[in-house]
Amino acid sequence: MYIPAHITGFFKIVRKNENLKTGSTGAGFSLDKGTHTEIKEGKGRVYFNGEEIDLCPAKDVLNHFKKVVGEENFNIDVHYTSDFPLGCGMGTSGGCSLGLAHVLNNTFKCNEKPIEIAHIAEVKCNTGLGDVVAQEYGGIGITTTPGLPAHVKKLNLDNINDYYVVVDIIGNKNTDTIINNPKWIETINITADAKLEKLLKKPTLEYLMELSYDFAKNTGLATDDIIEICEDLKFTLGASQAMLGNTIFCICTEKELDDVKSILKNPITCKIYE
Ligand SMILES: Nc1ncnc2c1ncn2[C@@H]1O[C@H](COP(=O)(O)OP(=O)(O)O)[C@@H](O)[C@H]1O
Ligand SMILES: CC(C)(COP(=O)(O)O)[C@@H](O)C(=O)O
Repeated sequence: MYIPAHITGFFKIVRKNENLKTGSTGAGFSLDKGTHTEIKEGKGRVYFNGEEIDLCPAKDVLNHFKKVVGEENFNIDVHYTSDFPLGCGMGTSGGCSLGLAHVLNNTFKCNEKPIEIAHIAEVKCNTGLGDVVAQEYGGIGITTTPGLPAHVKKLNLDNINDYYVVVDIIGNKNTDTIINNPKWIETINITADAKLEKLLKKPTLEYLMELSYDFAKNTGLATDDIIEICEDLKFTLGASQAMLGNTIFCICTEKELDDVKSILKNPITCKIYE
């Protein structure tokens, strides 16, 4: 089961009593690189690109289905193959939760709602707020309501295939340290305020990138190094920091691709996944 990676450009944190209603509003897009989920007979272990890991949202999804299916029928290990690492703002943890929820729901012929189980797992583990919803919808999405039921307005561009997304992962940034910190929450929400309405009035990819870069700079989430590289990428449609990671992303045309790659250290070239 393939789930696309997802880059958030800007977002607002909305916490409610119910995990299902907790989430984020904001904008971003899914990529043609991401995470594949497979299950095999085993003992509840989780492997990520061959290495056994302790991944909270995957364990939460496993526990949910164990209760539904019955422990005696539930002897499986999870194997993820991912193009991007965890903790770099590529929505990898969301892809892991959503992929696993779909695979288990299909394999055990359950009547559960994978998107809800995966979203709740991400919220409980503090690994994401809006990725699962955006990944289920794909494309370029503006999420107008936090959590579920989902309200996503998709940007359907005729020329979407003309664009490349180039990603450069510089390092880790754990989501939980930011989305639980009252100071960060305040700064993020003040900076995100009004951006959603502005984008809904002028829903273009270029404007999404402009608002995202403004968000990255004005929240203080982007480091000086990242800002400097984004400035060097000003000749493209736009560049910013992937939320919430120490990662740069840039949208460019084929003609600009070589120049973009020459500026970045480890460029990974993707397309937007519809
Ligand atoms: N080797 C690893 N590297 C990074 N994160 C890991 C690793 N193993 C487990 N994790 C867990 O993966 C989760 C990553 O979540 P998050 O920062 O939201 O990442 P993402 O941006 O991929 O969604 C954290 O809960 C972290 O503890
Ligand atoms: C930005 C973030 C809160 C975290 O994203 P990640 O670090 O990729 O888990 C995301 O879930 C969102 O709500 O848009």
